Amino acid sequence: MASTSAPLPGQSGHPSQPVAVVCVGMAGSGKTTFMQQINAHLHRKKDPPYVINLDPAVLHAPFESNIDIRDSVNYKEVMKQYNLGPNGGILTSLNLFATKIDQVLGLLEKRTTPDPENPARKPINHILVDTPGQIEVFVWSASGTILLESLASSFPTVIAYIIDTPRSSSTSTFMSNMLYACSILYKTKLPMILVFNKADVKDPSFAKEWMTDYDAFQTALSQDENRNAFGGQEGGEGGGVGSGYMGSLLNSMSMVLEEFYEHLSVVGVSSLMGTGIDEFFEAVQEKAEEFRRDYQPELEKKREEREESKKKAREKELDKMMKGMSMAGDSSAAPALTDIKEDDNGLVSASDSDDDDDINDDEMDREGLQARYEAATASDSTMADASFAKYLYTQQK
Ligand SMILES: Nc1nc2c(ncn2[C@@H]2O[C@H](COP(=O)(O)OP(=O)(O)OP(=O)(O)O)[C@@H](O)[C@H]2O)c(=O)[nH]1
Repeated sequence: MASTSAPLPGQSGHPSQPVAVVCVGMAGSGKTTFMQQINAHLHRKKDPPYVINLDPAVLHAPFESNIDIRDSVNYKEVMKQYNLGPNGGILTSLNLFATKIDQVLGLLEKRTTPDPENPARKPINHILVDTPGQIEVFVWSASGTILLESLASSFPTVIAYIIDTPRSSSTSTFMSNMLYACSILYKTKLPMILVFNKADVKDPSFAKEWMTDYDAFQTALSQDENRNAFGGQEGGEGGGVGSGYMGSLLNSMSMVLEEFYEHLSVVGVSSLMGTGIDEFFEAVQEKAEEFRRDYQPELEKKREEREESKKKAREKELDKMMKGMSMAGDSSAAPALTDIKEDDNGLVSASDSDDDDDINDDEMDREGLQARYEAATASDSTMADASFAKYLYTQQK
């Protein structure tokens, strides 16, 4: 771990590259309180962050957001117009917002680079993102993926998974939380910090021990089994200690998750008291380095692969045209080829070819997604666009 005098995240060897911290956690885990605490911490360090709220249903946010989804999408109106329940309303609001991601990235890029016209304005080093408590709506939705991938393609991005420590003190609730974290890690493919919150109520050292010492978890598991913490009446021979199924499942899971634990940073904080925040930012710095070292090359590789696929698709189309022309044996093909080259876009986007391959399918999928988003926002575009334009205007002032 770095010392407390270490440079702030985003400054270590990369003075102009900020770090995006996306806070994810179950409802009531203390996400919003945590966001408020880290926001205040950075303000105290005279390094104010750029704050984005992606929770359209939050009634009261105790911190000011630079970009707030509620300014561009009216969650209640979305529920009414589309006849949706609360989760559907959040999902549709995120979908509407995701159509504006380019504008959001434009603003972020502007605020993270020095402004020649206003040299006194310091570029920001941290982007803090608050997300809805309905984790699955954000992490497992197409719009959540678009928002996260877009962010990660522009800035080192770290997930902070907030855990309610007092509610994770039994081996079964702890394991449920770890499995959830594991699924988020594999879905987002971004470096993750486990933030054990509410350390003022329950010291999270037990969790750190369970993650590093297999025997310690086994001992706790036996204790939970002995006091029938898993419930279940079917354990005849066990005399009321359950069937043993839960114990053996948790035992197996703890072995499986050993490797997963190695990829995580773990910090204990109290968002209420403000303890552990320095340690959290040290972990952010570590994970940002990890992002640059391990994730960024992978992202760039994928981007290059996509570009290469597109190039191959174009070449294939061109090759087909050339073959078609030479088979026709028409000596006037050369001037026609010049015409085709000039009309390059039309040629590349020809979609009614007989042997469309996976690459073209990919492109069409993307276009289809775009079209679906446009269709989804069409009836609401006036409201969303007008409001978004208003907040973009206030942001740029
Ligand atoms: N004791 C203690 N309470 C905390 C801490 N952090 C948050 N809380 C309390 O936990 C409750 C939930 O906190 P929030 O910050 O609203 O949680 P959230 O995850 O944003 O909840 P949603 O908005 O429903 O997603 C509140 O009553 C907070 O005061 C902490 O570190 N210690």
